[in-house]
Amino acid sequence: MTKDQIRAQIAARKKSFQTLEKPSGAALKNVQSLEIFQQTKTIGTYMPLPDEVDVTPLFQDPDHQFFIPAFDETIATYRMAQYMPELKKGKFGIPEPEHPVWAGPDEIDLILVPGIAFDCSGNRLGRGGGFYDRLLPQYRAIRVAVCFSFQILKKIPAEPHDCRMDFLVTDSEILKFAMNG
Ligand SMILES: Nc1nc2c(c(=O)[nH]1)N(C=O)[C@@H](CNc1ccc(C(=O)N[C@@H](CCC(=O)O)C(=O)O)cc1)CN2
Ligand SMILES: Nc1ncnc2c1ncn2[C@@H]1O[C@H](COP(=O)(O)OP(=O)(O)OP(=O)(O)O)[C@@H](O)[C@H]1O
Repeated sequence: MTKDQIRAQIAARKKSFQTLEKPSGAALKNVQSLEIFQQTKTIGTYMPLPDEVDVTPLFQDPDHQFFIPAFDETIATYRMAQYMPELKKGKFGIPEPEHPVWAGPDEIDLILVPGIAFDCSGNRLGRGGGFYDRLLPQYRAIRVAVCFSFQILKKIPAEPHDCRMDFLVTDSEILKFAMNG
């Protein structure tokens, strides 16, 4: 299957769910249960689109500092910026800080990564902009994929620029891949 065929297949699977609320809560619980999550302090996360695992309850957690993607117009690339409660609509309508405070390359311990589909080797397929493939290599962080169990496929065609994941967490499972590089 091509990347576009996979995106269409996952979109069709999503249609059979009335609401993703329950599995979303279960997936988030599984993220919070990870030792690696509990032991790290600075977390890169995301402002969820309607079809993604809702990670926003995490922002109440006083034991971590959170970062979210914001588009840096000067380099036309997403970077991680400190989360703050007041956000404005950014690129693609996704909330971002109006005045981003950027994370340094060593400042983030772990990044929660959304995606359209993942496979059992840690490959990721995104929305097709290549944004996370440019975002992730900027940080020396553990990469934790977060998605619903119906988004896991046997094999995803990986290209050299595609970033591999270290962990995969869904509503029903936690997978750990051999640590990348
Ligand atoms: N929550 C979240 N934040 C994220 C991403 C993501 O996948 N999820 N991204 C991951 O890369 C980046 C944003 N990339 C995005 C790429 C496409 C679309 C999107 O809605 N595409 C529409 C077409 C919109 C258009 O062409 O104008 C679509 O897929 O139908 C949204 C975000 C950074 N932030
Ligand atoms: N690191 C990179 N440098 C330059 N171009 C890249 C890089 N990563 C991806 N691209 C380009 O971006 C486009 C989309 O890539 P791809 O389909 O792998 O995106 P994706 O991983 O699904 O999307 P996203 O990461 O935004 O969720 C491709 O044309 C690819 O060549």
